[in-house]
Amino acid sequence: MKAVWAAVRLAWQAGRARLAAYGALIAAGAVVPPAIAWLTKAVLDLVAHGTATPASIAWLGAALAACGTTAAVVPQITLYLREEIGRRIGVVAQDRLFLATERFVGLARFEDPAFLDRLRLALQYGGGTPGMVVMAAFGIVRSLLAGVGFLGALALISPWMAVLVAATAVPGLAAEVWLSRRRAAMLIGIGPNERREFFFQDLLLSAQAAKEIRLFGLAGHLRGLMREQRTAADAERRRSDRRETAVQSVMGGASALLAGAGLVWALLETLGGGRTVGDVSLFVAAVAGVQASITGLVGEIATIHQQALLFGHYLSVLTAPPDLPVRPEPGSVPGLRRGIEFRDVWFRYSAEHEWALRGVSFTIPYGHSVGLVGRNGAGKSTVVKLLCRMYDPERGAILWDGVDLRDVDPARLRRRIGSVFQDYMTYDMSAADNIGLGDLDAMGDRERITAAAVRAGADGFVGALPRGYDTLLSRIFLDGGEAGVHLSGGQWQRLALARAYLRGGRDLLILDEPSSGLDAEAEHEIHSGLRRHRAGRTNLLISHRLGSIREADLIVVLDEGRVAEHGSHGDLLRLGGLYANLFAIQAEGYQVG
Ligand SMILES: Nc1ncnc2c1ncn2[C@@H]1O[C@H](COP(=O)(O)OP(=O)(O)OP(=O)(O)O)[C@@H](O)[C@H]1O
Repeated sequence: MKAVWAAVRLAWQAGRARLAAYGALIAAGAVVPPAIAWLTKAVLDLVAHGTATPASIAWLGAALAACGTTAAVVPQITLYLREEIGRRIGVVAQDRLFLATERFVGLARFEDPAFLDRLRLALQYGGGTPGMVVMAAFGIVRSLLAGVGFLGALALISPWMAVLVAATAVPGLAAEVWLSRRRAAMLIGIGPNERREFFFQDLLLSAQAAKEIRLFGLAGHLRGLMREQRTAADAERRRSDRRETAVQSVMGGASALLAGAGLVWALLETLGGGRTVGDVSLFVAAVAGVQASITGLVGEIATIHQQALLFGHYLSVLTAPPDLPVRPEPGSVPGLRRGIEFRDVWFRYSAEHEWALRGVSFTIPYGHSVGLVGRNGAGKSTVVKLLCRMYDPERGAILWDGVDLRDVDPARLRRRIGSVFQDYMTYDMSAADNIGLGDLDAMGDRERITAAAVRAGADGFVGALPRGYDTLLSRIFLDGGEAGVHLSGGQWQRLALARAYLRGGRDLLILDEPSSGLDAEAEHEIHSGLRRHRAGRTNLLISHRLGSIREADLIVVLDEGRVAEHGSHGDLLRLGGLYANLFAIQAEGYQVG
């Protein structure tokens, strides 16, 4: 019931006037069929008894014509209103869902398969279910009104037949509610299969995957996997359809038998002189009307039941607790003056995962540059995610000028940070937007965008694009009827760097592999630019190219989630440990031959 009320509230908030008009039309449409049945009986009785006058026939005919016109027009308008109400509810529901996902300020929810399944159900059914619940509720009103009208007529002719037909509603309702529960469970159950199917669909059609898929000849294999998911989901759908067909056939057959027996009885009564032709006509219409109303009523209740079960998933996303505890009145994030300290930080992505960081302690002093190095999987990117408070440490603390990051608002913290992630984004938008997204306040400021591009070495190639900074960088959208431009890996990386530079004088600059896609010349150019830019600024630089780290004030070497060594480049070489070893291997690689 909670889900039903929430759905009705949502529909009401999405458009009261239309909903009220829809309700009025439904009521009008519901009383018309019993009225037609009564009027038909009256006409037939007048004619059969020979008491009809031109005036009475004209009035009854006019009333029948008015009812017929209403019956013909009302469904068209209700259909339009139904679609319109559905669209408006869809917009509100989608907006609320995405607003709710913005409350998840960290990353954990987006890496939780169970939550992603729920999110997909919420997306799939959240927009449609409130409309369906409300329409079904109106449908119940319509069926009740029409049913009561017909039942009244039937009761006048044969009370026992009225009771008998009404009684068939009970097993019908029980069967439909049972079926709807099974149907909802089936739809929820096939959610993971559908999500996998969508994944393979996207993969097979994505420009990014197209190269590998063709080179490795994966298309047939992936198509097979996609089909497997569809087949598994279809098997469940089929089982559900068969169950419904069997149950509904039995219920439908029983109703038809009952109606047929009633008709035989009414005809025999007429032969015996106990009934008029009008009675028989009303009887036939009333039995059919009551049965149709009961079928409608039962179907609508079952729909509400099923949709409410699905809408529950939408509600559960809307009401899910935050992924990171944010205090009701979080502390402000002071401008950095002393530095950032990792104090005995332990972190794992979930209780099922291994520890990614095991008691990491180091300091990024204010105004200094710190290099973070280590083998693949050592925990470097995890450090970055914790620094941006995408997750909280499980044990230990990260202190920003002594303030625990758990006590601050992540949004305010992130406003103080500029960063280039290892897996930076490429947006299918214009070059200017790709840079401007780094700081929404500068989105329309072409001067600041150009300055950031110049600093990242992107101004040259962006200026040479067909529409300069306004060129759409996309292979999937058209730019004013023409194909967009796609950049090279290194060019995209420069744009990502420009995005970070646009954030300007932030307190902390994090660069996770900022030059991995760049050619040697560009890398040199970028790093000397970076050195100039980061001079006197606090920054954390992560790179496997140790040559670009060597000038950092402090180098922290991570190994299997622990700080293995730290010191300056010279200190670490003298220590002769992991860093010296990695550096020697790289240096040797450059000298061979
Ligand atoms: N989202 C995640 N969920 C679960 N485990 C993760 C996740 N991201 C990383 N890990 C694990 O955490 C450990 C540290 O990963 P991290 O990405 O921090 O390493 P890294 O030092 O940045 O590696 P690389 O040099 O390859 O970028 C690895 O064992 C990795 O498998």
